[in-house]
Amino acid sequence: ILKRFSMWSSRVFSVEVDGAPRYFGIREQLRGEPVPPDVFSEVQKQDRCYSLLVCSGDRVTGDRFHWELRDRLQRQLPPGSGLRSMSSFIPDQKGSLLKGYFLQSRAGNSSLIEDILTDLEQRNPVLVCSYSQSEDGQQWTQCLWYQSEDNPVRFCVVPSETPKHHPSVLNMINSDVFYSLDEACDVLKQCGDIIPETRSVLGMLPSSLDARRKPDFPVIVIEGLDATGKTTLTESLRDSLGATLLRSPPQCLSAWRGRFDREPPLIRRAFYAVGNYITAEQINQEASKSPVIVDRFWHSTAAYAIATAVTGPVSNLPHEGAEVYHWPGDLLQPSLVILLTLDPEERKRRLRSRGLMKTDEEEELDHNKLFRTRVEEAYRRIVGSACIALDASPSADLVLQQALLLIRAKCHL
Ligand SMILES: Nc1ncnc2c1ncn2[C@@H]1O[C@H](COP(=O)(O)OP(=O)(O)O)[C@@H](O)[C@H]1O
Ligand SMILES: Nc1ccn([C@H]2C[C@H](O)[C@@H](COP(=O)(O)OP(=O)(O)O)O2)c(=O)n1
Repeated sequence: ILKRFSMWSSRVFSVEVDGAPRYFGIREQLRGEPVPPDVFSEVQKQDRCYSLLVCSGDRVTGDRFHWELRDRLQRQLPPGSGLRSMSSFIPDQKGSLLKGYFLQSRAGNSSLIEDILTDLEQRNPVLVCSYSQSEDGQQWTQCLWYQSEDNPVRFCVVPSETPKHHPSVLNMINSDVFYSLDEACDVLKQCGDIIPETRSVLGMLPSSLDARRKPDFPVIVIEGLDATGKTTLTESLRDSLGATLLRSPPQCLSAWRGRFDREPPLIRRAFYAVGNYITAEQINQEASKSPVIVDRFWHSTAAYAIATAVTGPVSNLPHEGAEVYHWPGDLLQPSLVILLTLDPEERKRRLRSRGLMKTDEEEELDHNKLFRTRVEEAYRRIVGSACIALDASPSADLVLQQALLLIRAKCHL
């Protein structure tokens, strides 16, 4: 575990405070005046703080353990304890990201929390550190938990400048967003023993998949946040154009979708990625006979994954043109992608009129403006297929007319 945590003093630690990352570093000795990083600014005098980082060698078991650990800690920690997401990484070093939690215990709860952490550390691939405050409250130090209290190696906690890239960006490719069917299948295959449904999902993949074959008829994807009017528009376009209507994830996966929505991002996004490849095969079959309309496709999978992995303001997203926005080389590219945009209040009104939130992420869209703006911006940054924004606020019929004009202009239908 310590090997994975090597180069201590080159690591940055990130703790989520109010939906955005706050950073600090550690140094073997203090240079200059102590300045406690703002992560500790709200910590009371008698409080104790701990960090708990998952250091598993296997990413599927590590991600699942990290995912389940939050509920476990929330159940076990005494009331009033603080629990925040945390990560540690070496700036710009891919593969250096470790995910975990930052705990803050009220005075008097420390022994209970320390029993929980000792038990966790003895039986799981986790690295636990504890933080102590100097008498004057100005200086914090960090030490490894497993060391005996009598000779702990203490590191001075120091403020860290904001790294160029959000820590999640280091780990995104083929973990949050998948760029080949093989990569997505590899993750699901590793889950076969723990999630039996993965065998059924993989069984839905055709034996031979030529997702890149150029379709005979135009393929138009309709994208947008929940309740922007995708279902209404796609069904009207199907009728107006005599087209086939498909969706992603495809109908054949609907029985298992709820099961994978409960999994950590690594497994969940692999599920949606495989869904896109199955939809791509269905598109190939149908587009030899008629135009095809698709309700959500790779834009949704990538945009929601990127916007979920990154926290804080839009500026934390990977920069425009970054590799993470590129279309997978083995996935069919549509003729046209129409992104429905809608004022947030109108979208909420339509959502209320229709009801039924589908996934936690859709719920998140409504009470987390930061998340919503990250999703919308990630949609716009995806390159590969011409993606044209269409204002979805007019009446359903007017939106349909506008969409038909776009399709006729771009797809010569
Ligand atoms: N252009 C529109 N103007 C007003 N209401 C609309 C419009 N398009 C759809 N709606 C209504 O808004 C709600 C959400 O539409 P829906 O097509 O289900 O969105 P999505 O598929 O994007 O979640 C539904 O009640 C639908 O009848
Ligand atoms: N191709 C897709 C489709 C949906 N998703 C995810 C992203 C969001 O969490 C949800 C949105 O799907 P949902 O069916 O709830 O949204 P709509 O009701 O169709 O607007 O699913 C995805 O990752 N990839």
